[in-house]
Amino acid sequence: APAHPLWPEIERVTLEQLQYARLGVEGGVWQLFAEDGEMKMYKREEEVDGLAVDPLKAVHTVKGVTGREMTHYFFSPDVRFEWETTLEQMKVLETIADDTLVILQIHKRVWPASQRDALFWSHVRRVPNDTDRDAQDIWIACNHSTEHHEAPSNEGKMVRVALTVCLVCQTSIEPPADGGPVTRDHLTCKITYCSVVNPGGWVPTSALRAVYKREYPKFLKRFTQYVKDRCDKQPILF
Ligand SMILES: O=S(=O)(CCO)c1ccc(-c2ccc(C3CCCC3)c([C@H]3C[C@H]3c3ccccn3)c2)cc1
Repeated sequence: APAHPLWPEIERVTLEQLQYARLGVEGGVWQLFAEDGEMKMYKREEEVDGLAVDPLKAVHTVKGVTGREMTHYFFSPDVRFEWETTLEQMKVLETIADDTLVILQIHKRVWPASQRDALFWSHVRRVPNDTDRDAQDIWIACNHSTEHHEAPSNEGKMVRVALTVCLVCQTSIEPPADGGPVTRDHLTCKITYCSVVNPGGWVPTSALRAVYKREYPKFLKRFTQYVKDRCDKQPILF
């Protein structure tokens, strides 16, 4: 593993997020707040220092793509502006490895909040499925706020959000009955998207919750559709 000062944290947080995502939405603590076909979005209403920091967990089933493809397009900075509509600027501050970056993002102003930026490491990895041998490997992409000497400290300008986000994907293959080749029609990708965003500065709770309710379903629907469109008619990446 690369000898980078962030590596121990990247390893710990990524595996913690994997376990957190795999807990699903049991326990009755999760409140279903949006549904669209296979996509179900849950939240918990929590406040930190009077700020709404509502953990979010979404589950979705997407046909025709693999978890490797889904997490690849989520991780790739090159395509982020194709699906992230709330992004204004993005800069890769450091390439720690081909699967690990430090990214600074400036998001568009979302009324009534003032403009925000986010500084985080981003990591993607394949995790062998330790419970079910003949299942496909699990893929996880994880974004977690970090410090970086190259990021402006924003005195008095931009408010910096703190976030931890993960996208965990499990691919299933239903092989064709006639023993023919596996095509995209035989692929199903089960997705769990988790996010905890601390807005970093005061936003009226009701307004922030309205933004969450509007933006998250739009975001996950647009992102997953983008991946389906990109992968259509392309060779399958397992
Ligand atoms: O999954 S990612 O890593 C994808 C890479 O971009 C991610 C996702 C979401 C955010 C983000 C950042 C700021 C805000 C708020 C906080 C106060 C005002 C802006 C929100 C809240 C508003 C919710 C939201 C959800 C989805 C999309 C945009 N807006 C979300 C950042 C990164």
